[in-house]
Amino acid sequence: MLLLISPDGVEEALDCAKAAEYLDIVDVKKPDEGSLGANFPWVIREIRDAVPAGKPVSATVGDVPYKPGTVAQAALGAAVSGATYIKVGLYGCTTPDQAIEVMRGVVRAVKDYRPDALVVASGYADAHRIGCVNPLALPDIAHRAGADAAMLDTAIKDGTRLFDHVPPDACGEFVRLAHEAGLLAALAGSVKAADLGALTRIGTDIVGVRGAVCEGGDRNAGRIQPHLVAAFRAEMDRHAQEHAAAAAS
Ligand SMILES: O=C[C@H](O)COP(=O)(O)O
Repeated sequence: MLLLISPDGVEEALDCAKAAEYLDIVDVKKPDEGSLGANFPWVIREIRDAVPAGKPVSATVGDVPYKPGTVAQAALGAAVSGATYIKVGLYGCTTPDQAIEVMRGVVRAVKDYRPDALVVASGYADAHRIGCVNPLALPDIAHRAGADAAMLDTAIKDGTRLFDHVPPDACGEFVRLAHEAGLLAALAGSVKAADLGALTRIGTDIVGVRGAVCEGGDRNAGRIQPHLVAAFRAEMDRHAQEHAAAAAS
């Protein structure tokens, strides 16, 4: 399982760089603009320059509206700025057809510019609270649009977590559907170390985290702490080893 960490700007990205050996992907977002809030192109560029070259930079395009042209253009902006994972939060899409239309535009815009970039279609575990597409529809949406990964996060960061809205077995079904479609499965949403056993067991490819590696567990007031990133990675490794040992026995 890969560890994706979301700093909110250049300063926190420098802290991520200090913990680079413990993480896999640095994810640029602007939390004060929403769960998948988009940051400025120059921030993506600065963060790309600040983290080791071997670590991919991801960027969120935002909690986007159903405006395929606008979103495609924004996604290209993230790719031009140096991100190689382009994440789109399908906030304003109320049907799978709308979501597929948005994601097809993103895939074309990004891959025409950079064929090796990975496009991530993200839905929300708490979709029922905001009226967007069902979380379990994401793998099919991502697949039909030609994206590389299906993801879930939570839209409303009020302390409720991924598993409060999509229990582990349903997340397992999400992962199974993604894998069946040849996609990576990414899960996030106030994930804590205690969730890592279940996330490992169901075969999650990427876990996205912010709050759990901020001081006090506070994604807004707290700052990302390199030692918390290291501790989170240690827990991931422990679960991976236990899971491998159980599978081998
Ligand atoms: O993509 C990952 C998100 O930023 C997760 O943030 P969170 O762990 O604070 O919910």
